[in-house]
Amino acid sequence: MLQKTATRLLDELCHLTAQSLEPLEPLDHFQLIKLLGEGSYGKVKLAVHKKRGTPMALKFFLRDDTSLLSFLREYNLSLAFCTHPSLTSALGIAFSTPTHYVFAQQPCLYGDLYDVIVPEVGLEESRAQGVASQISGALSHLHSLGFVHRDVKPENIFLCDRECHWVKLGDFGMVKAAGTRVPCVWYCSPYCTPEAEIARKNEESHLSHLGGESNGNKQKRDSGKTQRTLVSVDPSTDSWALGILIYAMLMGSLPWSETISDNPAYKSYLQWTNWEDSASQKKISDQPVNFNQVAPQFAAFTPIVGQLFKSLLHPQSRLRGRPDEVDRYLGEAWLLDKDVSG
Ligand SMILES: Nc1ncnc2c1ncn2[C@@H]1O[C@H](COP(=O)(O)OP(=O)(O)OP(=O)(O)O)[C@@H](O)[C@H]1O
Repeated sequence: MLQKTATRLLDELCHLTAQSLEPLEPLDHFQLIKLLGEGSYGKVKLAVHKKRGTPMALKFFLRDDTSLLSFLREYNLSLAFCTHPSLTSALGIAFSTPTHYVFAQQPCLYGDLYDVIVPEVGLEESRAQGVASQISGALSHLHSLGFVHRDVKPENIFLCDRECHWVKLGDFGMVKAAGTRVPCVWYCSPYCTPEAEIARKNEESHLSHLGGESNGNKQKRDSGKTQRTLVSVDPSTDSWALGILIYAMLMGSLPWSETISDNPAYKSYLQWTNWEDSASQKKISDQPVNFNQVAPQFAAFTPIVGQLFKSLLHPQSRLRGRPDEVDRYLGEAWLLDKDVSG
């Protein structure tokens, strides 16, 4: 109920703000201090409001590459629903220029998590637990309102201090309401879920089936729109990404290069967990397997955090744990031979 209300309210806010988005010359109102970062849609600049002295991050979206609706959705989501301390919230300032749509957000001045995870080392364990706890809270907040972030990764976690005591999840460009049907997106990364691979395989076999048909049918198909497999947006996507994120923070590396059934490292993980390969729905190996043998890339972890990984990284989305499951594991040792204060 709350979830439906939130997504309806977001639509309503988009309609209302579409009518009140005014043109403004940024330099008349803001002093631009420096570039904070760049994304695929445009730039983010640190600015200070000239009259009030308030610092803010101004997000400039190139109008050529951004629809007004997607800009307004990101702005209103950040403004009205990102009230959790570990979500970047907007400041109620949005305007347009001849080339850009712009909105203001609370600024995070210390870069992103990607830059502080030391390759092959990771973060100090207590810091990793602190970040995991905050991001789990941020995701649970979004999920309680019926939204799914869909792009959790270190590059989208911004730092409010150098030590990562306070972090914020940002970049709401991929956020969708749970249950929305969207075209399947598969990308070569461990952050991509096993169900995305299944959807991709189905799409490929559908296309090859069409490729094998008679010329007449092929022409009919070519004259129509390309059919994409639609998948339902589900909060379990964020649980999976949170599991990979926790691994990356603790190890400074990734557990496998891509979540596909024939990736050896992913296969060894499935063997350790004694799960079926969800892509083929078969046991992953006909060879006898020692199921107690920890997958090599998980050997540095305590059995307790092993349980957390098995839950968040469950290959079947409906059996995957929720992000708030992290809470039960906080304060326990996650790495062998190290304690949390480490
Ligand atoms: N509120 C903020 N405070 C400080 N820096 C920010 C803020 N929002 C964004 N940035 C910086 O700007 C960069 C781009 O922002 P963002 O991730 O929102 O863009 P994007 O185009 O959606 O990214 P991508 O192309 O990776 O999906 C970020 O990586 C970050 O460095």
